[in-house]
Amino acid sequence: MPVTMIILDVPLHVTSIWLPIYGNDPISTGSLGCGIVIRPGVRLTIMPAAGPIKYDIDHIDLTFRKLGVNAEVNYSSPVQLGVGYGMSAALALGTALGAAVIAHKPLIKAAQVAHMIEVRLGTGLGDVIAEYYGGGIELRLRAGAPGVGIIDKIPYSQDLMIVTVDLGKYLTSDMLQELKDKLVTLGRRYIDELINEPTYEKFTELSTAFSREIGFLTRDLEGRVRPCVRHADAYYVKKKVLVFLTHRDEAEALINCLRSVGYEAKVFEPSNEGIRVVIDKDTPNKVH
Ligand SMILES: Nc1ncnc2c1ncn2[C@@H]1O[C@H](COP(=O)(O)OP(=O)(O)O)[C@@H](O)[C@H]1O
Ligand SMILES: CC(C)(COP(=O)(O)O)[C@@H](O)C(=O)O
Repeated sequence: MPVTMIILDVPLHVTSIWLPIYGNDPISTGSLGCGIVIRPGVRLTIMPAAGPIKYDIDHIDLTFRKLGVNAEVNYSSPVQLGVGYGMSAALALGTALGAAVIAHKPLIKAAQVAHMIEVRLGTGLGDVIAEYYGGGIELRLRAGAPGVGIIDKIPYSQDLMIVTVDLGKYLTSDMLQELKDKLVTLGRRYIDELINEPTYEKFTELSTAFSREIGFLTRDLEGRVRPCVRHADAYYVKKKVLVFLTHRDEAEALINCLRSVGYEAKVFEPSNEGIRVVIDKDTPNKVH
């Protein structure tokens, strides 16, 4: 099939509990933990190009260089880099899989390249594997890239919706450094408890408690959102993303309530399927 354009829908991923695991190499380095894989995420369109193009985004430039592919990339995303939605991983993963299609290479090998770039740049540990496989609420049981790490799923109700608020930016590399010691003690304890009882109820209870203990969910923040929490099952903070788990019939009331306390919200649904890759072979110039 002649490849003219590849369309990739990469979900985003917001961890709630995590424990960094540094292996002997980047492919087996990653994190244990859990989080929510959500959509809409990053949509990329990728077309083969005659020569190299520089994007000035490391996650894209390094991926093309590593895979030896020249291509034109366009992308759109509901979120910005650096907030905590695993956006850097989504860019690397989408770019890598697009390049693999062009080069006729296995997608899982390209996903491993994306994971290793995230690890080397210090911008993510568990995001690539979560975004590749999806699962909605996912549980990372063995650290590493797709094909090396192991990921499981925690069942959730059909009408689950995720409402988020952006609280600012905080680079992952800084966060991992600053929280290093806390993550080692807290991460292990919380993950063991969840593995012992991998249910939605336990996931929500532990996610909130972890984000309080780690210091992301502050008293001030909890005070501000208190009037709105009756519209949600639970809430937690990861880096600079405030996450509410709610249901279809409560989402609008929650969003309105958040607006009344000064927060503009975003709405997502769980991504059970992970990344979607399709080839558009007939209309290279079509606008998507
Ligand atoms: N406008 C931008 N804002 C924040 N980060 C940016 C921007 N442009 C490029 N970057 C780079 O993107 C990466 C963000 O990574 P990370 O903090 O892991 O973000 P995310 O939470 O989106 O995964 C960093 O390497 C940062 O240098
Ligand atoms: C928490 C983090 C290490 C970084 O996530 P982000 O801020 O989105 O880059 C993630 O990759 C994970 O392992 O769970």
